Amino acid sequence: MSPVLTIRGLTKRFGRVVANDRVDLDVAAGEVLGLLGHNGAGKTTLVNQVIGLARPDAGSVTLDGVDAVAHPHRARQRAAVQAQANVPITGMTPRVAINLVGRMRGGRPARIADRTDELLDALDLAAWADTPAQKISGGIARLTAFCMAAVHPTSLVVLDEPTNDVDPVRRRLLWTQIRALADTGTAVLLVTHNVREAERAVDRLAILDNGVKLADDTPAGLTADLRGWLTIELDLTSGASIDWPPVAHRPDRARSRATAAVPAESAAEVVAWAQQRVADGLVERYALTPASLEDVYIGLVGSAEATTMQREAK
Ligand SMILES: Nc1ncnc2c1ncn2[C@@H]1O[C@H](COP(=O)(O)OP(=O)(O)OP(=O)(O)O)[C@@H](O)[C@H]1O
Repeated sequence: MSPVLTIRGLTKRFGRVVANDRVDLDVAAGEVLGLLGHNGAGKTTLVNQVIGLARPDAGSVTLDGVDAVAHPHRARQRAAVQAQANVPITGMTPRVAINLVGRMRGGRPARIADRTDELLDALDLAAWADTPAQKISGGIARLTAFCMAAVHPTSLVVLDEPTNDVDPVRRRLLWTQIRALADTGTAVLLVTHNVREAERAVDRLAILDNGVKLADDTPAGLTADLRGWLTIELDLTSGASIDWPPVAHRPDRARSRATAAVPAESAAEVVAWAQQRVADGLVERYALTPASLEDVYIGLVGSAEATTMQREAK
């Protein structure tokens, strides 16, 4: 697959903060690349440089053969973006806004009208399609913003947290549409915190932490080292503390949720240990699952709380 987006050595500083530190990244035609990272990891800064809203201090961005740093306007014509904040569409309905963007991007009116209907149906938005924007919910506005990015083919579509505010049923429909978009040959750069959901839709994942790319691989490649491991998740009773069994590795805790990796061959022993904690009133519920991308992510960057503490200590 040919790369649509090629990023090399991308570096961006804001005073003492290095928001992107020599980042290399490729996204090929037909590929969904998930860009993961905690708050402040540098994801939006990277996206802003791809679409020419910020100028790198060093490095290159090539989009569809165009030097995006030297020619941001030409790069922007090749990319559609669903930004983290929705573009206001006050005074319009979702259908009008989606149509308008498609036509502004040079689509034939009949084709754009058909594609608009297709997207509205696929995301179960037909009931809201002709409702004035000021009367639609945040989730419907978010889905409308996705349709505006997907209505007319571009080489690259950037989606920054597209599932925010979207209900669980429509979120599934949205993931299907994101996949379908890539299947038409578009390169999709998907910025998200939601590791669990992204796992179903992405071909590859890049993990950013404090501006540095820590990993870049397929979900299977990222989880390969965890084969033979399970994850135990505990919901602790308020104020409870626990001592993990000796087989537990990489214990992590965020408020009342605690997790650890355990070898698959110790599953029976770990279940018996967890059941005893439930009987003792320390644990409300527990689950033992195959090791996931979320485990890889937490293993690489640590828990959100730990990272926030590191940042605040600087
Ligand atoms: N315009 C700016 N001026 C100063 N610092 C900035 C600016 N934009 C971003 N930063 C800093 O750069 C770092 C990366 O921010 P960025 O918004 O790219 O992170 P992010 O991964 O997109 O976070 P989130 O998931 O919260 O959107 C942060 O430390 C942030 O405070």
